[in-house]
Amino acid sequence: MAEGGEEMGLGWFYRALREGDRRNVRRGLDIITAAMNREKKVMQEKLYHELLQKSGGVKADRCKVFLFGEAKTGKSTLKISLKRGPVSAVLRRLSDSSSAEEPHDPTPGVDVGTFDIPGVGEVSVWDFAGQSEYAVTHSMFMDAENTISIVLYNIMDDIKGQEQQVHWWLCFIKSCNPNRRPNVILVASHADKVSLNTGTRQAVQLLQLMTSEFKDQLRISDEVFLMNCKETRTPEMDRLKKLLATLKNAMLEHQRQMPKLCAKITKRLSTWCQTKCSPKCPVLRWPDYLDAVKEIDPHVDEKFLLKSTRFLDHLGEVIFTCPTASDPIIVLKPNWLCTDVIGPMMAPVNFPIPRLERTSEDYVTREEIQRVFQDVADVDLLITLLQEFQLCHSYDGQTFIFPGLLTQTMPNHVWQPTSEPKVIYFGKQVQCADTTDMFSSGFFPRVQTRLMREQENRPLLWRDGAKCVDRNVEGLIKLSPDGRAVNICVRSAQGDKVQCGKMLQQLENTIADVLDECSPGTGTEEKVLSARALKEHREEFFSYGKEEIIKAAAEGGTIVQSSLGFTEHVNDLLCIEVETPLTRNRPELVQALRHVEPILDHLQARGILTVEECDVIRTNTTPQDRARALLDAVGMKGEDALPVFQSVLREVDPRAADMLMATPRADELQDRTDQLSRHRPELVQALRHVEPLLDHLQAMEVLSTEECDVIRAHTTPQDRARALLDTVGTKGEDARQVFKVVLEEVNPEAAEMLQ
Ligand SMILES: Nc1nc2c(ncn2[C@@H]2O[C@H](COP(=O)(O)OP(=O)(O)OP(=O)(O)O)[C@@H](O)[C@H]2O)c(=O)[nH]1
Repeated sequence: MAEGGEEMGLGWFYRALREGDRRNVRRGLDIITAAMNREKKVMQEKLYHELLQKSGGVKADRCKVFLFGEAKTGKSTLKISLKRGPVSAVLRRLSDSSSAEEPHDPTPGVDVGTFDIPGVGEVSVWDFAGQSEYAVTHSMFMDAENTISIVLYNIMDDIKGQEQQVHWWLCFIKSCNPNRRPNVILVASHADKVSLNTGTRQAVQLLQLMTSEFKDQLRISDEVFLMNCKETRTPEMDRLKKLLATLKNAMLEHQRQMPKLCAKITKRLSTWCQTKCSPKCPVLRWPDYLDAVKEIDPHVDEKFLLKSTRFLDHLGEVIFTCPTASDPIIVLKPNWLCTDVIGPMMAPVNFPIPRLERTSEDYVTREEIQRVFQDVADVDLLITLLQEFQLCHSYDGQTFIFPGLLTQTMPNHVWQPTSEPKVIYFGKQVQCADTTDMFSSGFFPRVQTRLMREQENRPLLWRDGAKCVDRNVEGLIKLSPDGRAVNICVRSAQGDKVQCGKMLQQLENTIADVLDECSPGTGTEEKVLSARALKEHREEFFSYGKEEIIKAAAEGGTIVQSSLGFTEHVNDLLCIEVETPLTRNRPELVQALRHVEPILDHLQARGILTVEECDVIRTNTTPQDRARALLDAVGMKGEDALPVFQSVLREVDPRAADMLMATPRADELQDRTDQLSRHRPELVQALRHVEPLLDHLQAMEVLSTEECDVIRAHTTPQDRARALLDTVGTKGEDARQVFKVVLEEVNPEAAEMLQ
């Protein structure tokens, strides 16, 4: 890396960083990046050749079909009809059993099975129970890679009900599938119970409505299906099969080849269930699984096996999960977990199978788990597994809290006003951003499990809320009645703002992490709760948008609560002071921006400001007022407008551009260095691939090889990101500066969060 004697070591690079010597910083980065890239290319080539030699690939001829819909819409019936071969279809028709009413046999949990559908080929069908109780665990299996989802509704239900049901399932699918447009087919059942014209008209309308609403998120087929799900030999069923076959082929065409190893593992799964596992629990931990695979290939590469197993999970052959705190787990028979375990665990009252009974405190005892599962599972192993899947938690190993089973709502008396004169309140709200957004049903129970694991003091939990206490601060997480917002409030009777800030940040982190794990496709908007409304213990939560706060902070710091009609100060709403490039040097910028005219022209041309907005700015009489109005207008346009504003200033008023981008004063630095923790949730989301960062940081001696290995040892991308932030956070200012520069290099989007 060094080019000459004086450049040995990295002293010159750190000096350049400290002194803001951009030229040398860039030069240093270029040298380091080139070296890393060379090394990486060689490594990748080597790995690829090794894998090719070892395994080779085959085309997979299998996809998953998910069946969704309310209870009794006909999912299991459709599945049976799809599977039925031509001979049994004819026999069934001849026996006339197709017209008889068949008793409804509800599906417990998710029924998983691989079938050959005539005309479609092999598919792994996942029949998701329609009862809301089961929705809590559905999100664990709803990753729709390599999947076609069929959403059923009963054409006999009232039209509003049909719309609501289908909308809910589509939101649910979206919430579990970020950055992907899953294939969806809408099917109306019970065609035999309505006139063809009426039914078709309704089905067409519903399809149009959903297609327009979810056009950017889901790939909903434009074919209308209205069918009697009990019948196999109908034109509708033929059309549905044809569409399934087309979608399946299109998907397989784009699919990577399946490593040959996967095919070999698949063949061994049922034998392993008998020989490698406890007879009642078809589950293997990573080391045992690795040993089993080594019988197929003694030299198997662990990283490659990890990828291959993930592939098998996507095909629905196994369930593969990487818990944060332990070895990965492989469930060799998905149906065992989805039906035999989850079926009784989440069964609603009056479901015709044994179910877990709870004590009056909503606990489940070990004896009760023993009673229900003794025939289907090794109870100790099962309990470990349920805890690994974060479905329950126990403080004493005897009583278990399953947040997804909680029935009691939060009583009012647990969060009451206090007469302490110094009490302060702060709060945030995470709200669903769009009508197509919802928190997946597994989200809130998972938040509660995490609180039980992470909080030092035992939290109190209810179906719709949780309360935590830490030192002199109390925290409350409350789900809104419509389930579309989570409110987080903290308060300190002693007025301890710092501790309030810590707890608020911690709770926000938990919520962001769980969202990423269980509801990654949900678009959310973050708001700040009115502190005064919190203090007054109003029934509802009142909030302010981010832009509102920034604007108020820039304009003297007061903000009006429009619904309640009172005014409060921005600094009373936030545990930390808000600061943006627009507010940091506002007085200087107002002086510098004497001629706003050319700036307005550019901003208008680049679509940041409208003609009307420019006119409003122009109506101000003094140059300072015009400058203020301009800064406010840009501030209101959100984060994306800022870089455009910066580049416009760079062109027409470089001095003002410098001011806008000026580094903060020394006394502000302390606050700014805390950015790693302040922006932690966003950074954890953004730093999906820490590998290139680690390479650079190691090369620059910010992190040691051991530190990088410890970070790499974490199993999920989020945990690796968290470990990286924690490690960098413990280093000095130099290290943080290098981190920022490296981030700008390899992940500019994440770097912007630190601006
Ligand atoms: N007439 C008529 N009956 C149907 C049709 N589809 C389903 N059924 C009947 O409706 C009832 C419920 O069907 P299932 O297939 O068990 O419903 P499901 O959606 O799987 O229900 P869950 O497993 O509880 O979520 C059964 O009695 C079926 O025979 C249809 O298209 N026409």
